[in-house]
Amino acid sequence: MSDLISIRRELHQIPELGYKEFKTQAYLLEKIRSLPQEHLEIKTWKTGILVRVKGLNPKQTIGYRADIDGLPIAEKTAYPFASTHEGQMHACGHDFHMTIALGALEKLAYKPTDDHVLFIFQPAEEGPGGAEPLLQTNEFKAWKPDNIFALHIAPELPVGTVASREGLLFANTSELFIDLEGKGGHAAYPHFTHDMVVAASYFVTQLQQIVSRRINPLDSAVITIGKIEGGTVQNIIAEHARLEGTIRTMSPEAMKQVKQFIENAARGLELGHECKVSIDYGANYHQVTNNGELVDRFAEVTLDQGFTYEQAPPAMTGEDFGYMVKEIPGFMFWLGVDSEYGLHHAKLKPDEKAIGVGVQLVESMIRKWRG
Ligand SMILES: CC(=O)N[C@@H](CCC[C@H](N)C(=O)O)C(=O)O
Repeated sequence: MSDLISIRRELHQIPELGYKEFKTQAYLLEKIRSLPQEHLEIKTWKTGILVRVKGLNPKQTIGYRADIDGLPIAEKTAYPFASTHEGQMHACGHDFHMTIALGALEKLAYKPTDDHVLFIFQPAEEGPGGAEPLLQTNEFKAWKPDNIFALHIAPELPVGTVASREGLLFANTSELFIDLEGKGGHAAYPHFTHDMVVAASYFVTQLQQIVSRRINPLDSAVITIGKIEGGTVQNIIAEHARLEGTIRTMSPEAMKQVKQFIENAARGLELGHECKVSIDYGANYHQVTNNGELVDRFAEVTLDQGFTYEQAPPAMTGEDFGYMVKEIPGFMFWLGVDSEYGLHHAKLKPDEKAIGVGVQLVESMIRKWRG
């Protein structure tokens, strides 16, 4: 295996959406099976993979998780190894996450540590979520780790710098799908219709007022509408419109409040615009809460390895890894990859030098787990 840059590029070419990571799973299995098998046990779950490296004198199991899905984004990097899957891209760094996990797994396969180490290649992080259902499976429960960790690439940090923090690192998230049903008609006769393009436009701005006027300013929240759909042609008043977005909060309580305010506003919209509003919250992710002791140990390991450790601020990004650290003490850290364009951007270009840094830190952290 070992040529991690080629592996990253090959993975980059085949991004697949949640639970459709068939080529990715086959690719990863081929690489995993090319390693010395003496200490490895392999299971699959849906499009994910669990690999346990049996410890030499095990007292515990350490878990390391990498997510494997891509995003529905048309790539604009101009890489010679750009995505071959039209409209899909590894724009959140999961190609890096998988490659780093393979690199660390290779090191452990050749030289196991005392404890068991469970590598988790998890599907569907971007949606609808793979961590929560995986935790419920017998496959996972049989190898359940005592502690767990993971990384996420950070475009705004330089290569060689990592960041983390005790407590909340990533926010609570909920997807948001809103359908508006009114009454369509001729563009020249608005008074005979209930126009859902107007209602949807009004509602998008009203949602922003929930954050600025209803939520305590000391309790941060975000409501983003990323997609609006409605109408048929330019001279027909739209009978239907759909908004798609996401909610982010720093606590589960604030999430409940935001949802209640959205529902109240929806009832107002129904009255004011004579329409029917249906709300679906899709996938919800629990916040990522880092264990302080493990973060402190990771900071020491980072400095020992000659890299830079920074205190991270909490972020409004979401991660279904939050469900894992809710059950299993663990942490996540940001790995600097120095890209001009950020996460979920069609021109995201993480610096491949960060792959070596990631492998070195993940391996060192595992080997230093017992102190
Ligand atoms: C790290 C990252 O970017 N994660 C995603 C998680 C998506 C959760 C869900 N599909 C949603 O949109 O709410 C993020 O967008 O933060």
